[in-house]
Amino acid sequence: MYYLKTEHSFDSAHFLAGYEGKCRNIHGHEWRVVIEICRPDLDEEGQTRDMMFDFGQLKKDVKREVDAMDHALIIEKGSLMPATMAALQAENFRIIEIPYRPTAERLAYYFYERLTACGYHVHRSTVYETPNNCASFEE
Ligand SMILES: Nc1nc2c(c(=O)[nH]1)N=C([C@H](O)[C@H](O)COP(=O)(O)OP(=O)(O)OP(=O)(O)O)CN2
Ligand SMILES: [Zn+2]
Repeated sequence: MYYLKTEHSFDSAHFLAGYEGKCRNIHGHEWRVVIEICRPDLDEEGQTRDMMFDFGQLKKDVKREVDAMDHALIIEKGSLMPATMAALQAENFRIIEIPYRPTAERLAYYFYERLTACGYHVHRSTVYETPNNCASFEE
C-alpha cells in the first residue's frame, strides 16, 4: 500500500460545553490537520506516472477544507444561550456550528468525512490541538 501525507493549519477558538476545567472557557488553538491517503497501486502513464496522486492537488483540497474553519468560533449547536448567539451574530463574528462538541477527535472525523467526500481514500485524519496532543480517526 502507498501512503501520501500532507498537512495544513487553522487558527480558531472553541470551548467544551459541560467540561469541568479550564477548557469550558472560550480559548483558541492553532489546529494542525494531517491527512493521509492511501492506494495499493500507482498511475502507469501521463503526468502522474509512478505517483499515487499528485501532491499539488491533494494540498489544494486539504487547504480548502481546512481554511474553511479558519478564524472562527467553533460552537457545538445548542451549547450557548440564544441571546448569546444572537449577540455574537449581531457582531458579525464568524461562527461555525457543528452538531457535536468541538474536540480534536470530532474535528479529526470531520476532516476525514470532508476529504472522503472529495473522493479520497483517507487512511487517517489527525488533528493536533497543541504540538503534543492530537487525536486521529481512521476506519
Ligand atoms: N481527548 C481530548 N481531551 C481534551 C480535548 C480534546 O479535544 N480531546 N480538548 C481539551 C481542551 O480543548 C484544551 O484546550 C486542551 O487542554 P490542555 O491539554 O489542558 O491544553 P493546554 O495546552 O492548555 O495544557 P497546559 O498543560 O495547561 O498548557 C481538553 N482535553
Ligand atoms: Zn481547546
